[in-house]
Amino acid sequence: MLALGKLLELTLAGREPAEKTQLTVEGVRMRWLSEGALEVRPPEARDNGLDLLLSAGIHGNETAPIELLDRLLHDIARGDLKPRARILFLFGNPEAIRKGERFIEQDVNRLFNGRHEQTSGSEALRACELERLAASFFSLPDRDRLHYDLHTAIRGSKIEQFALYPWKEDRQHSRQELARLRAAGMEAVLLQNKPSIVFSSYTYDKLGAESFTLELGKARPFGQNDGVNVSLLETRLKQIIEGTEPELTEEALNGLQLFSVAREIIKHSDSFRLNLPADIENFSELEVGYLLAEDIAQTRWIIEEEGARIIFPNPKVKNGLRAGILIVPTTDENLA
Ligand SMILES: O=C(O)CCC(=O)N[C@@H](CCC(=O)O)C(=O)O
Ligand SMILES: [Zn+2]
Repeated sequence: MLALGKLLELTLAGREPAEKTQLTVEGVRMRWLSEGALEVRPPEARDNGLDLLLSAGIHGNETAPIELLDRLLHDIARGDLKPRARILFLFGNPEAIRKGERFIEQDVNRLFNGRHEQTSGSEALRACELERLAASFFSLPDRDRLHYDLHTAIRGSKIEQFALYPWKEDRQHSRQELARLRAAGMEAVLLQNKPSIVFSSYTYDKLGAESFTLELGKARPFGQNDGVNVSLLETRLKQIIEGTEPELTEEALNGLQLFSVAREIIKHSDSFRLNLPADIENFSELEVGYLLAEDIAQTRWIIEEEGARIIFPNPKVKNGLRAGILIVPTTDENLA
């Protein structure tokens, strides 16, 4: 296998490759751009006009998605997977991946869309670099742009695999992309309704890509991901990469549960208290009238929405950040 196929090994060792560019026997060019960043380019005659950004390890302890990208890269480097798409592989936070931690000082996935400029440290620099790499990758005109930012969650979930679809004013969420996600094994999609500071929101909002955060199961250390079944996603990604995706029909959306954000729970101070059991699962339902959280100055978060569910509850986030999302079921009537 070509050495550049071992991007994960290089990243874990903190090493630069001796050769920055390599060609597979199929004429696929692999180019190392920076730590944890590798571009794959098919021969011109095979290029189908899709630019695909695949990122993982934005949180260093979320290893199943990193292992998935590693397998795809190995297959490309061996010539077993023959890309027609141009691809950028990114391992988001190399230092945190090496330590097996979500982050070192700051959550990289709260530093996009300009946030990294308001702070300092290695993770702010990395967020800036990831923006630059993504912007340069998605700078070619007249091409389709798709970004999947792959994650696993801190806790178990009543809905194991789901996507978060960013929001931008005057831009509609795409039915076609939702059908593609359904085919890739996603059981639910959360349609965002305001701007955000996560990576997928940056590529959606600023770079015009169809972008998603994908949650694939519960976060575990390297080698312990048997419980995270990514087979449908892996098959779909291979088809997208090789340009062999079966056509998607309207029915492909069947069974996909849609949610919208009712409220983001923001932790304002050290007095913040979240009234949920430590082992509560994502998508747990909360009854109307339930006192979900309390914070400084008698702030109280009481459930008002019928059918409300909680995802990503986390009272340990830094002040000013999201400590959970309250979501409610929605319909597909506003999709393009
Ligand atoms: O399990 C958790 O609490 C967090 C899992 C995770 O890392 N999720 C992403 C979602 C990003 C988005 O909002 O699109 C995150 O919190 O960064
Ligand atoms: Zn994550």
